[in-house]
Amino acid sequence: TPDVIQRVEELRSAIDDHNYRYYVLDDPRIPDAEYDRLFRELQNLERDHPELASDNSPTRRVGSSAETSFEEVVHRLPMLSLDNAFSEDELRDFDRRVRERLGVTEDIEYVCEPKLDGLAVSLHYEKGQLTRAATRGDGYSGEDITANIRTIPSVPLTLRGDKVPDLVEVRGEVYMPRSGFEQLNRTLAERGEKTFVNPRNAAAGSLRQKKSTVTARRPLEMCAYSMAVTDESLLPDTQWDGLQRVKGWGFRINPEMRRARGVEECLEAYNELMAKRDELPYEIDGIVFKVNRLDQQQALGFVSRAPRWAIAQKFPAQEELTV
Ligand SMILES: Cc1ccc2cc(C(N)=O)cc(O)c2n1
Repeated sequence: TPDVIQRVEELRSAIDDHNYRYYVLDDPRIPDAEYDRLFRELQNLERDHPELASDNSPTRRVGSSAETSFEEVVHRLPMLSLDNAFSEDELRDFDRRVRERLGVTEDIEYVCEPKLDGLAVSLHYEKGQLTRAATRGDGYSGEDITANIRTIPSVPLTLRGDKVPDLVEVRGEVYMPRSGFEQLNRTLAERGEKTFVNPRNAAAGSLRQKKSTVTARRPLEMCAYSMAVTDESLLPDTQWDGLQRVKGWGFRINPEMRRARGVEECLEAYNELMAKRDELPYEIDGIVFKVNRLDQQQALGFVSRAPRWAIAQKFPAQEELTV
């Protein structure tokens, strides 16, 4: 009946909105008890009206005990890895090569962001609905982990806002914050189960669970780091603008993200981030610098396996804590 359909749609959008405020903005507007009541009302309506079921309903975040098979997914654009710089001089060489290739002498503007120690994923949205999620794999093809990705609260099931392209791919890093990692290992140890060596392995293992109900109980988060659209006219002019648009669609963008003009400001960003590394609630293993203007990225292109327009500068490896 139309009023049930309307109520279900109202509940889905209200719950998505509260989910976004709680997990992405960290600014909930209603008490948990009120959220739970809305959630239960929607679950009851969907149970009583199975014809209204939708993969993108927020009730799907609890996952299902049905075992998922990880189909192979070929990436439309390869998910390439990043070249590494291990010293200031290597970063200066990168910047010099960029300016030489572009034939410019003035400072290049870069976007700087922490290199999260998680795993890269690619999400496809069609008409604003999440339709497919895949791991990076070997860069050319990965595994379909859509069912597991749906359970991550900071991953939007439906893009927010009204100017949403018909088809858009958002890429980002799925990671497990330190506190969630330590709590998970305590729980696993109490059950006599094998613990994870580090948050990256814990995130990878949690995304590869065959039952998404297990993934749903793992403290996973995601930060988006790039977007791609088939309709070039929708592409923004810079990496930074692209990320602001992705933020508007309901994704978390890493709060340490900033712009830097020239390699000197990049080195300042590197030192500032390294100084606060141990205070961050998640593990990072370096900083990523990307040429900000997309026309300059296009002009620079890729070498066989990594973009010429981006580089990651790694921090010195921290002595592995034996767990
Ligand atoms: C192009 C590219 C590839 C891998 C990346 C990985 C991260 C990361 N680990 O946070 C961030 C980025 O902006 C990346 N960007």
